[in-house]
Amino acid sequence: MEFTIAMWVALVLGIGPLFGWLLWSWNDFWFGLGVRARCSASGTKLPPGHMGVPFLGEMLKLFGTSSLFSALMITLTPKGAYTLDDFFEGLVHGIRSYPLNVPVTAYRRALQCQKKAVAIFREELEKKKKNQAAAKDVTDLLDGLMELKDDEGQHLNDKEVLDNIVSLVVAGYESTSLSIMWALYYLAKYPKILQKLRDENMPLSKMKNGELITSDELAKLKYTNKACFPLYALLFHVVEETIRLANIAATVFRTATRDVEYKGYTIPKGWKVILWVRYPHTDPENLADPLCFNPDRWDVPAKPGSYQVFGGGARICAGNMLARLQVGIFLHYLATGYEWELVNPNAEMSYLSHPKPVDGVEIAISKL
Ligand code: HEM
Repeated sequence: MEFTIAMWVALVLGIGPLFGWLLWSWNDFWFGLGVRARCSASGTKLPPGHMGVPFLGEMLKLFGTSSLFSALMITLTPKGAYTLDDFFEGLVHGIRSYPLNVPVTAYRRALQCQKKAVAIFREELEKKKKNQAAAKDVTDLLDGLMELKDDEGQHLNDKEVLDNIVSLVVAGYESTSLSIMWALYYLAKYPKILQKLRDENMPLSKMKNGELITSDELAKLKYTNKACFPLYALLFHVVEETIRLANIAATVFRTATRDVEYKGYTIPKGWKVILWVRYPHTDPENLADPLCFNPDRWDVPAKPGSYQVFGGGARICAGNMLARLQVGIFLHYLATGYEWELVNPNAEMSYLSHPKPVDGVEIAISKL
């Protein structure tokens, strides 16, 4: 068949936008380029392996960040050129991508990154197994998982240990660090709340006099703060309000295990259901002025079922208390030791793979 000019035009018009859409929506191509270009301009440290060829190294990272080239680049770059951080970045980037396993997609890249991350942990696992006879102490998460036994007294096999460690690091790292990033953002935007938080945390800081606060101290405050430590109530209100409004995990997935009737609709058995938790978290029926950052709203508990920031039921987030503590501890030190302001207070938002301002909340920070 001969291609006429009209056919070429139709092909370009038809495939061009499709290709553009692939790049734009799945791969965040231009965003990736922009971020990398900024990193490069601000002199980001190069990963090991690129020391001798900084420009080439940065170029490889630049292209490696976009999904279009990353499939090739991640495969071709020498061992050591990418760090575990890079693999997690790639994995998280594809976490909400369309599951299309072909070379140009973020999903494909995420799978590759997962494989490489597992390989790094596997090396560690092998090392630990060799030294197991000598060192019996459980010192880190990998040791803990290796020691763990199921109900029948069986240890996890290597694959289970590796799957668990990758899942825990993915679930526990990005979510908490994003929560902290959003807390910085909101507190910079609401200086009166920051001041209140600072005033309330200073007495603990002074009492500790440089000694580290412990998670136990904060955990105790969480359960008893109203009665015994009214000072610190706001700290956890700020944590709760940050994760509500930021909606880092905007959705929770379930499968209907039986036919379910809901508001006149039938959800058939076996269907996948996505609970869009951002909806109840910002519904004026549930909360007054829901888009306002107002930690005081937590003086009154949320309406039953309206607050699902960590999911719910048997699969509720396994790290929910840890995350709250981590953000709380971080905020305690931050508010009592530092002041900061947003470099780009009106930065635009990006929503995939997680909601965040496009500058990643750049701040100017100084000691109090
Ligand atoms: C602010 C931080 C965090 C948020 C907003 C968050 C949110 C969530 C949500 C919404 C789910 C799905 C729950 C469901 O399906 O009902 C989940 C699951 C999970 N999270 Fe988190 N999470 C956070 C921090 C953490 C941390 C720090 C860890 C561990 C170190 C962690 C480990 C997990 C695990 C293992 C699951 C899967 C639980 C299961 O399927 O049984 N998360 N998280």
